[in-house]
Amino acid sequence: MNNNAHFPAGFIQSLQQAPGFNADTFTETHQQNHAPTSVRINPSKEITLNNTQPVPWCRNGYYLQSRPSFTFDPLFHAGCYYVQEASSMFIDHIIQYIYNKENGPYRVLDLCAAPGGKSTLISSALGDEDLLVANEIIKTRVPILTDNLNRWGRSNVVVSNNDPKAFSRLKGFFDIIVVDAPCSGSGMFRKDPDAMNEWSEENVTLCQQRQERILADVYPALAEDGYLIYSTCSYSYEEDEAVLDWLCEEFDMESIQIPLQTEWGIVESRSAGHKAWGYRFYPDKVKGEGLFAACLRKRESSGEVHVHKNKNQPKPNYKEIDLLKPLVNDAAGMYFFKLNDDWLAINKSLREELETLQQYLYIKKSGVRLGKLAGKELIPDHEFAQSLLINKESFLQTELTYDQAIAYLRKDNFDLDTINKGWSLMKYQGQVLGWAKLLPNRMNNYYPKEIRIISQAQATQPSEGGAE
Ligand SMILES: C[S@@+](CC[C@H](N)C(=O)[O-])C[C@H]1O[C@@H](n2cnc3c(N)ncnc32)[C@H](O)[C@@H]1O
Repeated sequence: MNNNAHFPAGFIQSLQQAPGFNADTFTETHQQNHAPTSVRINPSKEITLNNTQPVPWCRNGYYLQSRPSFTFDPLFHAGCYYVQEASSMFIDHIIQYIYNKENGPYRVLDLCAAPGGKSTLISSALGDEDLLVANEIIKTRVPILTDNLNRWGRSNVVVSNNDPKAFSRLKGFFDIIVVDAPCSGSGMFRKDPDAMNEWSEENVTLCQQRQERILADVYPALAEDGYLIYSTCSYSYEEDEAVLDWLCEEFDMESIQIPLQTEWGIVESRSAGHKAWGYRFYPDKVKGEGLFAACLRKRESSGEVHVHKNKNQPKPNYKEIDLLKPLVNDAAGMYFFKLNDDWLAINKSLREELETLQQYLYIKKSGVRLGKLAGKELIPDHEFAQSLLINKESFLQTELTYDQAIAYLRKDNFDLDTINKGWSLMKYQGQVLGWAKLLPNRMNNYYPKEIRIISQAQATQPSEGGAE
């Protein structure tokens, strides 16, 4: 693609004072254009990848030797891995650091969450008693976030569609808040040279103002002693260390130093005013794209929201719940509830949290949608098929060949050599893709049309081991 990195006017000069920046090696790396491909595997859906190298700062991150067509890998659609740029996976290292220091359970908010890279990462780190709220302000970006979290399969996840301001009413609710802020995007210049057209010094200033506004809006929702993880994919000091100084000036926050290994190549920086620690990723120094990340701790209280049960909930229909229980793993630990005609389930310990969130936020996903009951039969939801809640043994299961799996993911109906009748989980290499209703020798495909493969390109099977 880009043999000659033509950076926007003023860009290189604007970074001369950025900690650890080296204009020559930085420019050279952009000219060479060797952006590595990396994926993070889902530890709950066991797959093994061949010929990979671990991403050193992330438990489940791996570099691939080449970039396959992920669209035509059924294991990608099954939520076995997420394609994520390696530097972004550093959030896992920060979360691990916090988890090693503090006892859970944790309530975590990922405020700027779509398409869900950090949310799926955080979701893998959660224990069963923890809660993740993944929020996205832009309505049209919520479906991709929800789809990615559905594929990932954890049940202790809520997705909301709110402006950061809405969270200011949830005083002291969250133990960890991740703000992966919208930014001027220079960290993506190597992978996406078109992003250079958007860059200007004025835009950096506008981004900085927006970042501060977002942080001020969400700050009250952080508990006393809670952690704020702030990240951008911008190299600009104004959007990075300057924002840390602003946070320390405006609020009672303490900067946290995160232990690093020198060979990772990450630059540890200090802000000019409050000497807050930041972590800079330059593609000429690390195997990854541009990223800035920092961790701060709140040292004051903004009050506490009253967490309580919704007394207006209708009495549960225990007969219906009894029909659902055999279909669900760890049913005794689940709270079953109805939204319109749909049955949903979330970990019992999170019921009050969910009911509190429902009072303040516009919720788009709460736990796992199981489906509708028609008499004694469950009309199952796609979300349930891919969730870890599903008790697979209580359903028919059909293992597909590669070509059948691709046809299924295209939402084609095809002939099946079967005498079975009823709802079946459609699987590829043991991993669930979704539902079909089996009829003798054929099937009705229930894969959701919104997420079907629409590319008409010829599918090529990735070599054994999935993503490789
Ligand atoms: C850097 S992206 C997030 C990427 C995501 N965390 C991930 O890892 O996949 C920033 C997100 O912030 C959202 N956003 C844009 N303006 C915002 C605002 N004013 N307040 C909150 N979020 C905003 C964007 O829609 C986008 O989804």
